[in-house]
Formats: sequence, C-alpha cells, structure tokens
Amino acid sequence: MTSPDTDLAATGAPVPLSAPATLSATKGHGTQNDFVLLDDRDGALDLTDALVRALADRRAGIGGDGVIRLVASSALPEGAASLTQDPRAQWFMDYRNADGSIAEMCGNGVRVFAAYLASLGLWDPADGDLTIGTRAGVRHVRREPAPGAPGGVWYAVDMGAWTLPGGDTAQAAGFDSEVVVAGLEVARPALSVDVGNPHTVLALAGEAELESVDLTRAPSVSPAPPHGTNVEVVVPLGEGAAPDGTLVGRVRMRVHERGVGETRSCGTGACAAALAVRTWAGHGAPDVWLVDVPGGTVRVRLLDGGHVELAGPAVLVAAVEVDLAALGA
Ligand SMILES: N[C@@H](CCC[C@H](N)C(=O)O)C(=O)O
Repeated sequence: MTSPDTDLAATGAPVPLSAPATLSATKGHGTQNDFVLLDDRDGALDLTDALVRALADRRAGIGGDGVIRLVASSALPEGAASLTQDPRAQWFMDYRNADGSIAEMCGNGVRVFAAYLASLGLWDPADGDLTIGTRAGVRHVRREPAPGAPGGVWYAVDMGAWTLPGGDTAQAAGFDSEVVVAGLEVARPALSVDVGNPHTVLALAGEAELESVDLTRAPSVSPAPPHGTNVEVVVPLGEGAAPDGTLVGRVRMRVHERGVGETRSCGTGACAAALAVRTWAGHGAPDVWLVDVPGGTVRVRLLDGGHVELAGPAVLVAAVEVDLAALGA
C-alpha cells in the first residue's frame, strides 16, 4: 500500500522493507452516513480505487458509504497544496465515495473528520474553530452542545458559498432540469444546487410517495450534469416558531448519492434540500431548516455572505487493524 520503502543497511546497500501487513482504520458515522477513516498524516499511503472499494465493502471489508483519508496539508503533493488555500488548514480531508470515485466535498464526513482529529489529539475544540482543507475549499468547524441531549455534542460546519447553477432563471422558475425516479410514473421538475459538490433536488407529493420511490437505481437527470449528481427527493413539512421565536422549516429527505447509491443521510444533500425548498417557498421563508433523513436529523442555517451552515452529530464507533492480505486489495 505504501510505496516500498528502503533502508540503508550498514553495508550501504539498499534493503527493501516489507510492505505493511495491516492498516489502522477507524469507523465513524454522521446520522448513519458511515465512513472508514485512515490516519495518513505523512501522505505515504497509496489509496487506490481498489483499496477504497475493498475497505467500503459491507461484506468483505469494514463497510462504509465512503473512505476518508487524513493527510497533513504540508504532505500534499506540490500543486495539490493549493487545495487548502488557508494556512490555518493544517489537515486535509481526502474524500472518496464507496465506488472509489473522488468527491469534492462531504458534509457529514467533515463533522466525522473533526471528531476524528479531536480523538487523535490533533484538534482541541477549547482552542477554537477548526479549519479543514477539502477539494471544495476550506471548511470551518465548531463544536456545540447537542440540542435536547444533555452532555452530547454536535459539530457545526460553515459549508461555504452555495449556488444555483441554473442562475436567476432557475431561481425564478424553481427548476432547471427533469428527473425520472424509479417508482414514479412521470419525470418531475428539479432544481440543481451546488454546495461544493453537485445536487439535484425534486419535491414529491407527500410522505407516502417519498417512502414508495425506489432509490436502489440511480435516478436519471436531464440534462445530464457533466460530472454526475447526487439526487435528493424531498417533502416540505411546514414551518413553525422555535422556543426563541426563530422561524424554522422542516423537510423530509431521501438521497441517492453519486458513487454510492441510496444512503441514510447526506450532509451536503441536506443543505441542497433546504436551499431548494427555501427557494420554492420564496420571500419570507425561514433561514433555519431541520432536515429529517432516514439516519436522523441535521440542521441547516443560512449564513451571511451567501454561505450555508450544516450542524449535526458525529460518532466514532470502532478502531480496527485491517489485514491487507485478507482484504485482497
Ligand atoms: N455523503 C456526503 C456526500 C459524499 C459525496 C457525494 N456522494 C458526491 O459524490 O458528491 C455528504 O454528507 O455530504
């Protein structure tokens, strides 16, 4: 996995060291969007597509919707170092989908990555916000008390600037594409939302329809986005006042993730869902949304400067040694 290393023995002749037989990995999840985390801070691991697929395999591997490699920004190859953009971003989140493909961003993954850094002693939340490098730019994370769970913690992430790729026309019309989802008879209008990675959001008639759609197959999106897309099916559940008087909207969502399939949560997808529903609701719509996914609930909040914030839990459940020969990658 790591490039074969060499050691200069006393004779001066290069002696190959054997390739590592095991790999330390941690399993974590954010609202049941689950990941295999690898500590590769010195950037030595050759994380091939095949190794990602083997680790993410739910029967023959550890199992996960994605693999997250922790690497020091200073260890990134020349050129890639610009991905971190900000000298505070000491750590880079290398995110891979379960099929081995690279994704720009993962909202649940950033929270789990922050919890992982804290567990390794690489971030102390008492010292202030954490800045993380990702392929979609830097992300800032803070820890906050979990709502309604005394002693529990949530992580809130400034997910950066969001856009509607369809521009003003899509904003005015509320859609810019059509999606065919298995289980629905006709194509539905949908709205593209970019949150660092691509999403296409369509509203369904109600919760019965949401439960009935088949997301085991990738929905077909037209026009086809150039780099594929994640598809969120949503049902707006209404708006109400929180105890502090803030207007809060609620949305139920299921997702088919690019490079994975149906997952039990998607953080960037929750942001896209809230942003689409807010666009459809028009003037006076809430700036805070609770998004219910099969794996739990996350909070999405509009920030100043065109940014969006995602907050939710992050849980580390196991640390394991992977036998690379048995994994067969
Ligand atoms: N589950 C993630 C998104 C992971 C990447 C996505 N599948 C893509 O290819 O863009 C999230 O929580 O945001």
